Amino acid sequence: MSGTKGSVAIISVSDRVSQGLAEDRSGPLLADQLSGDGWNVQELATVPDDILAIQDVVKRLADVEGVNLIVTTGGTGFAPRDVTPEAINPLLEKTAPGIVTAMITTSLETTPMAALSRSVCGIRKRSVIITLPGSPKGSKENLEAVLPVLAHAVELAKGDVEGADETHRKMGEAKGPSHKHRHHHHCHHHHHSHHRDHDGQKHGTAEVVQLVDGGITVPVAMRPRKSLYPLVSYEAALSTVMAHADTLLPAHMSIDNPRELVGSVLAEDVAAQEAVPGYRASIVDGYAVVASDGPGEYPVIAGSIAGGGARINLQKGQIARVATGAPVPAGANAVVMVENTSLIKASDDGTVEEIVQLHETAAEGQNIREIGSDIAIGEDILQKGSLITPSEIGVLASVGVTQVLAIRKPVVGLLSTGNEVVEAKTPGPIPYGVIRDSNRPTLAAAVKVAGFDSIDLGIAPDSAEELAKIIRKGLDQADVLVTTGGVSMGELDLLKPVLERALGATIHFGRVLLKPGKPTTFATIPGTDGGRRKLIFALPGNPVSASVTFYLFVLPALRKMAGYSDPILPVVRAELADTIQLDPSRPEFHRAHIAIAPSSGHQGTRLVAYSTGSQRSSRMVSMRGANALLKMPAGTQGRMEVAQGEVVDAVLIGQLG
Ligand SMILES: Nc1nc2c(c(=O)[nH]1)N[C@H]1C(S)=C(S)[C@@H](COP(=O)(O)OP(=O)(O)OC[C@H]3O[C@@H](n4cnc5c(N)ncnc54)[C@H](O)[C@@H]3O)O[C@H]1N2
Ligand code: MOO
Ligand SMILES: [Mg+2]
Repeated sequence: MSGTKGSVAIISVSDRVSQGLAEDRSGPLLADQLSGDGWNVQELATVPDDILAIQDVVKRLADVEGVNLIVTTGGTGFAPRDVTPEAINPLLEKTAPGIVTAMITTSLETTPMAALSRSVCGIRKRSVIITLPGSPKGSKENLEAVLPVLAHAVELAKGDVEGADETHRKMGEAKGPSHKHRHHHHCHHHHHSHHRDHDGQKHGTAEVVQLVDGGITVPVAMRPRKSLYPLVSYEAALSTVMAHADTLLPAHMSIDNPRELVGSVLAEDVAAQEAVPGYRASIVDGYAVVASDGPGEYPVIAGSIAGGGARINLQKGQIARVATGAPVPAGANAVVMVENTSLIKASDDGTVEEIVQLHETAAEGQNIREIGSDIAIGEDILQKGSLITPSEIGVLASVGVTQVLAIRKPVVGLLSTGNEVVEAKTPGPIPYGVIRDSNRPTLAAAVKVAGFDSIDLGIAPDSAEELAKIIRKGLDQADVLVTTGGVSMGELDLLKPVLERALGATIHFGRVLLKPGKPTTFATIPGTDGGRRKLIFALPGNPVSASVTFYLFVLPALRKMAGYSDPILPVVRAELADTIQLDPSRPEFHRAHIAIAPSSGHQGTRLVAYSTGSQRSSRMVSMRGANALLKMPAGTQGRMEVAQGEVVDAVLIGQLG
């Protein structure tokens, strides 16, 4: 064994491999990797996913053969048959979580799935035992991450079997942050350079990053220093969102419930069951006549006011008084306005018109709405896919259609997160470091203006457990969940791990190349009971970022779910009133007020965009008065600004004018 770093045994844990149904791919690869690193590969074993079988071989290798390093591959996942950690754990006399942390931290850089590792490592007798995942790629990467420290670990473990404290202390002095942590936590009799024990304050190494409730915690110093999520473009992010926003199912809605019906999209064609008008109606107040009678004096045989009454039959040479909207008597074919007549004779008591003079020659059909001339019976009055506004409700009501099938509007759950966030209405002065929740009121209002309903889920503290609980509750009630805060790189930015691990959501993107809104996160979770999948938008906490990303991503998704044929917000071209500096690295959605201005030279109007000033993501007044987001490109060396007078694309988020 001289000349090598020590002896190593590799155990492939797999039912299929041990039964000869699959080829062992990881074992031989690891053997190559280890012998390439100077290890003496003594044995390559295969065992089924069985606790006792795994324990038998490990006990033999550690207790009888005294192999320096025992490496298992497989059985560390979440599948029911994965039992390697359960087999190894009871065998370990000392655990070595630092090795596990090193492996997970490294793999997290390639895949968030690394968080699903249940790997355990430690020491039994003189043997160091590490458990690797089963896949060739995963096991290789994990081994690579710890290979540099394994020789040292083995040396320490075999050098002093009895003096456990001594070995532990030496490990504490070994290089690498994970070792420092173990040292700090467990060796209170050693002096150290951090002061948590003295002033009780949380700082230094004692802090941990809580990645999921009751699960993995990582010392703050070991948190990822690069985001695990690739930066995707705004366009790619938006199309991902739209691809996951499915149109909701239709429901019967009544015109008596405008809150539900207005803003919904019709899911059926609607035909008129009745004609409008349903009878020949007068358009003016005046006299029904026989047009061919011409000007002259005529007896007034009856009056017809709106509301009907007895049907009248008019003869040639007679006229009848009619009101606007009242039925025109049979036999009449025109109406003369009262202004074009004079009274010739009234009844003796002066109350009833008896003879009236017509001053004009009436044209046939004049001032009469024929039956069905506004809406014919059977006519298609509304098309499937059209948006219900107050006017559509008027059309439906006029023909007696009081119920329609329309697409249900998505309900949005709104949750603010952050230990520092308190209700906006909290009486002042608020404590040091505390801020008022401006995101929830803003977003609730934005949802309302867009025509949708929201559910208030309150404020969640930065605790994985609490977040998971409130998000679960929110998902029970809402179609779309919108949270703000906790999505960036802080140690209490827990949304992403909670969504992925505690809730089993799929994160489709966790960062967008965008200003504001870089850490915008979008996830989906399958619906329960055959329901539709739910959308989760974890928006950044900065108030402007939350608001802007609501318009850029959440609103188009809501509109698509509601069945809008054109869910993306409209883009107009506007001329800059001011020169705008470009961000050097990210495309920016610059808040602006677009005004309609007269166009010089030729007829018409032009749109002029006025910047709202400093665009910092915390500065909510940069949203005040803004009806548009100007799409500014990232700056380049040759172009760091867009000059006044240039024309840019602008996403409309409010009313023009
Ligand atoms: N090291 C890095 N730090 C930050 C990065 C980065 O890439 N690397 N990104 C920055 C960007 S960009 C943004 S945007 C923010 C996003 O932060 P989080 O989503 O994690 O949000 P929090 O940390 O919880 O809060 C940020 C900020 O917003 C305030 N806030 C939170 N909730 C509310 C609310 N409901 N109403 C009003 N204000 C709220 C909070 O107090 C913070 O001031 O991260 C940067 N950091
Ligand atoms: O992208 Mo953050 O949203 O700058 O503020
Ligand atoms: Mg943060």
